[in-house]
Amino acid sequence: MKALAADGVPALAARGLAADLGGRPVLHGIDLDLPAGAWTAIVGPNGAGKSTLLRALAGLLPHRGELSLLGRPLAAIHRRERARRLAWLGQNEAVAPDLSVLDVALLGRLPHQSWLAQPGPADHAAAERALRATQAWDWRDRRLGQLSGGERQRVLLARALAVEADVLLMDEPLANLDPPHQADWLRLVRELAGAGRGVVSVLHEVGFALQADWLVVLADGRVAHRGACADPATHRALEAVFEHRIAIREIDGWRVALPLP
Ligand SMILES: Nc1ncnc2c1ncn2[C@@H]1O[C@H](COP(=O)(O)OP(=O)(O)OP(=O)(O)O)[C@@H](O)[C@H]1O
Repeated sequence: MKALAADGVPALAARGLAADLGGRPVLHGIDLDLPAGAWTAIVGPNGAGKSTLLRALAGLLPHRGELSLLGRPLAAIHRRERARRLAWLGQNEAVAPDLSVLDVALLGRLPHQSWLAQPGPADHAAAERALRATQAWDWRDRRLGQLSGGERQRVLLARALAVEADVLLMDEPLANLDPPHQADWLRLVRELAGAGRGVVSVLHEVGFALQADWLVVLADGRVAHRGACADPATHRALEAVFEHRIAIREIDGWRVALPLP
């Protein structure tokens, strides 16, 4: 498969993106460029439309407006190619509990295999790399349904990594992860971005989101701010969208979000 995005071409771009849920408009005219080779975090209050935006960006939701993936209209990219180029980790994904951990990771390889073909050595190697990256390889023969919430999340993350896509979208990837595995996830996304991938994650953990390269602040289905995580203007926008109930500070070189009583 052809390599990553050419210089300057965003991993994903939206122009006038709008979407409805249950007959009600939820996203309103969103214009956004999400760069390749960088990690973008999407944050905002409950109900702001973060998950809806991510699903729309992945082409998983009927929408209005234009979307492009690596500079090409998303709608013009064949479903299988799209599934190879764009990997997805959703919230509370339903996956058959009887599947083994290895088989779940191998699901990430389906877009690379021809119809009804068995996974080949390259697929097994990619699944193993992904399971090792999330420290889930030792459970490869266990059933998904026998794992704890955090263990399951690491296996589903491995499935998304196994795609080895140019663009990775993750909704609440830190759900159920303990602090060491949250830190591992942080290292992983930085490695992916460093390798030229476009990583986009919806996060409730504002402190983690502030470690990203770029932040998109969403409110009422609109982009309230998009800026570098290091930029004080981004911090002010974040404090405002959370009604000044958080304060962004820098402690020992880390940006943190302090909850204010
Ligand atoms: N199936 C649905 N039918 C109608 N409205 C929906 C549906 N799913 C979500 N909504 C509404 O759409 C809006 C955006 O929901 P969304 O899940 O995208 O928000 P979010 O920012 O991800 O929220 P949270 O931080 O609580 O996870 C909310 O007002 C929600 O109530």
